[in-house]
Amino acid sequence: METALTAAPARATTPATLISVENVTFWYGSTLILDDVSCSIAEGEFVSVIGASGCGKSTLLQLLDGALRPGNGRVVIEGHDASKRDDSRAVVYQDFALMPWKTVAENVRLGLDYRRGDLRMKQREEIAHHYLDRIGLGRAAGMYPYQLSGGMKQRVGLARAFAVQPSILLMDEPFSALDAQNAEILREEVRGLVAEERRCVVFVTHNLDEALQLSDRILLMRSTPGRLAEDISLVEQKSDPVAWERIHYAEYRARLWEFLKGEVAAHSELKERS
Ligand SMILES: Nc1ncnc2c1ncn2[C@@H]1O[C@H](COP(=O)(O)OP(=O)(O)OP(=O)(O)O)[C@@H](O)[C@H]1O
Repeated sequence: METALTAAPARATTPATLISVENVTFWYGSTLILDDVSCSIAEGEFVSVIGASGCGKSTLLQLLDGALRPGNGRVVIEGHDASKRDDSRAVVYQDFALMPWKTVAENVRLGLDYRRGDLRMKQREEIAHHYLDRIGLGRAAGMYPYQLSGGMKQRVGLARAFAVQPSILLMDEPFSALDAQNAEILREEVRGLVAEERRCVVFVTHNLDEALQLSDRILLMRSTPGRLAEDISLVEQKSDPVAWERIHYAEYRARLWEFLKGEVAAHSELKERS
């Protein structure tokens, strides 16, 4: 194919930092939502963000996307301020965000049409079809969103995001609107695609098993205001898959659950007192 289908660059010995969040504070009006959040994420990393509902996970993702700007501090993406719109990031939304009047293929091409005006239409179509085939929707290219199941719609959302071949994929609870089987199947698809193309993923989820299965790292967020409590690397534990499955998975799951339970309890106590 003539088109520029590219994986992210092969990992160097020390992976380059793609995302740098530096002392970020964010307010909605007079309400402090995120307080002094700092972290950095390297190429090829799959990082999940977990925290109680309302702690600011989606807000953080929107800051990474550049859709929101920090009150204080800065978000740097590949050396540039995150507000600079470029091809470095693509977002996968919980509610799919498809254009109902466009076909599946046109929806997948959408990001390319906006961002890759340098490519001829035929090349953009070829890239869109490559990702539709890759994600098992090749035969549905001419269908419209109303004709699709939830699982199929999210396949379109994923194909659209991968099609722009971003260095960073931002995923906001992408499987939470799907039934358990479809969610499991799509998790496997995403895991395969991310590994194949070495994309960096920042993944917001409430699902502890999803986070444990997919992630290299998990960021735990506290609430009111949102701040980072822990940055847990799973790389070493996962390097021994048998020990990971038999021993460490349950240990880490219990640790995450203790944290979340504590957060929810603290949060409801605060609400009762106010
Ligand atoms: N546009 C907005 N204007 C004012 N407040 C907002 C706005 N969007 C979100 N918030 C508030 O900011 C806080 C963080 O919201 P955010 O959606 O980032 O949390 P979250 O952790 O992603 O929540 P959930 O897990 O329920 O999706 C919440 O208290 C929310 O009510």
